[in-house]
Amino acid sequence: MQSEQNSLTPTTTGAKIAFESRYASSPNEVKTMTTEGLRQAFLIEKLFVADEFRWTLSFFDRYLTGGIMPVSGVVSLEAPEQLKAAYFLERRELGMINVGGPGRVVADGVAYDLEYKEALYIGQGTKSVEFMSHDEDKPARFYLNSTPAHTSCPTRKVSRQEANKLEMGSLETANNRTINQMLINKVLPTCQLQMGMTELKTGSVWNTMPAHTHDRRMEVYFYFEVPEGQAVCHFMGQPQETRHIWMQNEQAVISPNWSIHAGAGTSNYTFIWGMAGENLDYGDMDFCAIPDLR
Ligand SMILES: O=C[C@H](O)[C@@H](O)CC(=O)C(=O)O
Ligand SMILES: [Zn+2]
Repeated sequence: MQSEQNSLTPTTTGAKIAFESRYASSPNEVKTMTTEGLRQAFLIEKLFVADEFRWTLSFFDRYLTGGIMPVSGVVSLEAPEQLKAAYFLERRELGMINVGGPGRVVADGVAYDLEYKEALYIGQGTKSVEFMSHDEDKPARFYLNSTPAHTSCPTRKVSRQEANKLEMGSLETANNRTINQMLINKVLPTCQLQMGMTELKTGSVWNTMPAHTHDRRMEVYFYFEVPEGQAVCHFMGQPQETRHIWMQNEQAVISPNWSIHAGAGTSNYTFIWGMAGENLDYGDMDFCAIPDLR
C-alpha cells in the first residue's frame, strides 16, 4: 500500500500498542542497584517496531516516551487503556522528531510533512492524530514524547531552520556540539513539554559536560546516529554517586529530576532530549563542577 496515495483520505490500520509503566526510583534505591536493575528501571531498549506504538510511562512527571514506525499504510494514535482517556490527547500534549525517512502526520485533518530531524508539536485536545511514511521501504520513525497538559497550545511544525541553535563546548574538551532547541518556549508555546536535538561534531564525544541537574524537571535522552559497532556510555545518578548505562543506537534513558544526565560515546552521535516539570526556563540547571563528580 502506498502511503502517499492514502494521505488525503487516510484509512486507519489497527496499530498495536505496547505499554510499560516504570515507577519513580529514589536516590537511595538506585545506589544499591545492579547493572540489570539499573537497565530495567531507566533504559528504554526498543522504540521502533513496524506499525506498533511502543510506550514507556515514567512515574517521574508521568512522562511518556514512545516510537511509531508506520510501514503498511496509516496508523492512528489511540489512547492506551492505562491512560483511561477518551482519546490520547484528552489531557496530554505531544511532541515528536522524525528520525527516519520522510513521513506525514495528520492532526485533526491538517497534514504536516516531516523530513529527517524535523519536529512537530501537537496541542492538548487534538482528537485525531495519524502517522504515515511516504515510502514504506524507507519508513518514517517518529520519536514521541508526551506529558500531561491542562491547557491547549497550537499545533505547529518546527523545521531545522526554525530551531534556536546554541554552539557549545570545544574540540579540545571533546564536547563540541550544536544544541537545537526545537519545541521550547523561545520557539513556540507549550504547556510543560520541551524537546530538542543535540548534534556532536566529529571528534567530540561528550554531551552535557559539565553535567547538571534540574530538580524542577525530569528528562529523557534518546541516542541515535550512533555508528554501527559503537556505543554511548550514559552517566546518571546524584553528582557524588554516579552510575553508568551502556546505550546502543536508538535507545532512550529516563533521567530522574535528581540525577545528572551526560554521556560519552566511542564516536560522535546525536541525541534528542525531552523534559517535563514545573519550569520552562531551559537555563535553570544546577551545574556540577567536573572535579566534584564521584
Ligand atoms: O537540560 C538540558 C538538557 O540536558 C540538554 O539540552 C543538554 C544538552 O543537550 C547538552 O548539553 O549537550
Ligand atoms: Zn538537563
